[in-house]
Amino acid sequence: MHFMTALRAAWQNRNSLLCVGLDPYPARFPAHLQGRPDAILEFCKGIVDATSDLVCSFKPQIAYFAAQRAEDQLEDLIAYIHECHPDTPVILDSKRGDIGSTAAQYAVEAFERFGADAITVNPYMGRDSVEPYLEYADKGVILLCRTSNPGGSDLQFLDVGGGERLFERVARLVANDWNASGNCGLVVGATFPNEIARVRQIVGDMPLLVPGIGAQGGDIAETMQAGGTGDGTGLMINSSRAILYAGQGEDYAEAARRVALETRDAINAHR
Ligand SMILES: O=c1ccn([C@@H]2O[C@H](COP(=O)(O)O)[C@@H](O)[C@H]2O)c(=O)[nH]1
Repeated sequence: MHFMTALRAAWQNRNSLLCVGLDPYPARFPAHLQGRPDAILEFCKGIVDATSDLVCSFKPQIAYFAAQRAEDQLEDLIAYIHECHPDTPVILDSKRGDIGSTAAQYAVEAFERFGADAITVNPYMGRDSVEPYLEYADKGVILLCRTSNPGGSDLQFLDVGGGERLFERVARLVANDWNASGNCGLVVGATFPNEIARVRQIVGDMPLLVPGIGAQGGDIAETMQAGGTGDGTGLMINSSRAILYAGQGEDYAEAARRVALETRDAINAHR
């Protein structure tokens, strides 16, 4: 199924714009999982099972798996989500960016090895570096536009001519040129609601992946006001640490569910 079709169905059927980020960091795992060779997979499965009915997507961040030599557990986790929670799109957050021939390998890695439904990609090497992902027309390609970190302004705010800023150019390029198959989205941080509103103006109803609520302190009401579409969708609002590490004990998954539920409801209160 096309990523956008699956995402729209999840927005509707789950009544949720929440994306739970899967950033497993073993030092923060509960004691009963510490030291197990499959700790990362088991921790993430607990979170996924406890929250899947509350989310429109899951977003595993590849660095947390690769740093622990646990890419095999990432592969198994995505396969598990597809098998046990089949209507939940998985966005692989890997922010890849390289020349076309190498990008083609990254695309195979994301979509064929890991089985992701969508990937985050860095657009700053230009169209040919993004083409290999776009060729998977049913997969989502979510390009960095206005990132949530403070240093994002160093480059993304540069005037690229006529008062247009770099993040605005990215949004315009993606909306008007790169999105021929309708499979593009953009990353815009919740920490910058004015820029979310500006990007929304430029790209119409294109889905935005919005990290930055929860641990990074972005405001849900401002995010919704700035980025929601006319039908009350259009956003995948990501929270990772605030949900994953809501509890420290054996009941960590129930604690995660409680925070996920509160977050989903806080988002829905502004739809
Ligand atoms: O601009 C960006 C792009 C990606 N991220 C990623 O989102 C999560 C945020 O985690 P929290 O714990 O909710 O802060 C993380 O995987 C980042 O790599 C981002 O934060 N900002």
